[in-house]
Amino acid sequence: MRLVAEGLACRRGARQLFERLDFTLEAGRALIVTGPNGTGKSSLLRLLAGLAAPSAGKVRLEGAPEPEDFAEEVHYLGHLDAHKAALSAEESLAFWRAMLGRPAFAVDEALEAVGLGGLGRLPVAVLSAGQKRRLALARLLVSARPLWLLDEPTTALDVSAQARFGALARAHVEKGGLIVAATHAPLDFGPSQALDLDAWRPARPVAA
Ligand SMILES: Nc1ncnc2c1ncn2[C@@H]1O[C@H](COP(=O)(O)OP(=O)(O)OP(=O)(O)O)[C@@H](O)[C@H]1O
Repeated sequence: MRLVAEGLACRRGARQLFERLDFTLEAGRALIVTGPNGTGKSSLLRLLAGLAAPSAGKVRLEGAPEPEDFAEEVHYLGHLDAHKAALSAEESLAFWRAMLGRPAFAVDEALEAVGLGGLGRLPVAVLSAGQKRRLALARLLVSARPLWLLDEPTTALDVSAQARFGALARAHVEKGGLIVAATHAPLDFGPSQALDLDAWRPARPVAA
């Protein structure tokens, strides 16, 4: 499997954020996307996830069973954690495990893996910011999907949780998974390539 972006451009309002962006990401590798605030890292992830349309260019996941609709192959982790506050951590994760299909880690295993073992009965509402983020990351583990699109995945994580998640991400890549991660912090996800989105800023961001 490989993720291919060809001639991608992204417009937000009157501004062209980036254009003519090409890259290929092979299975078993991570793409680490950097760039100053507002360069379009989150926007790029949303394009790759199919949540927004590019103003030009195409994205495809070669080798996916349904190349025209690869949403089933993707985990998208945005800034919001996508867990209902009234559910317990384990109920929320069980919901996502059933909803997303292709079950992988059991709920208890996933909670343990992100360092939330013993906290599964707590309502999501009372979890700390870092614990909520850990729970969001546990969602990646309960359903097997090859492409992880991660927007600042280590936000709010303490040093040990960052190390734990780094190990989980490297395991995913070692098994032939793909990761695209936008970040301001260094990430060690194993074999990686870098994309500095600032280099793809158009010469004239606003059309005359
Ligand atoms: N719905 C929208 N309408 C107009 N402009 C938008 C919209 N969403 C985002 N933008 C603008 O697009 C630009 C890129 O935003 P984006 O969130 O993709 O940047 P980023 O590189 O992820 O930034 P950060 O490092 O701060 O997270 C910003 O200038 C933002 O204000």
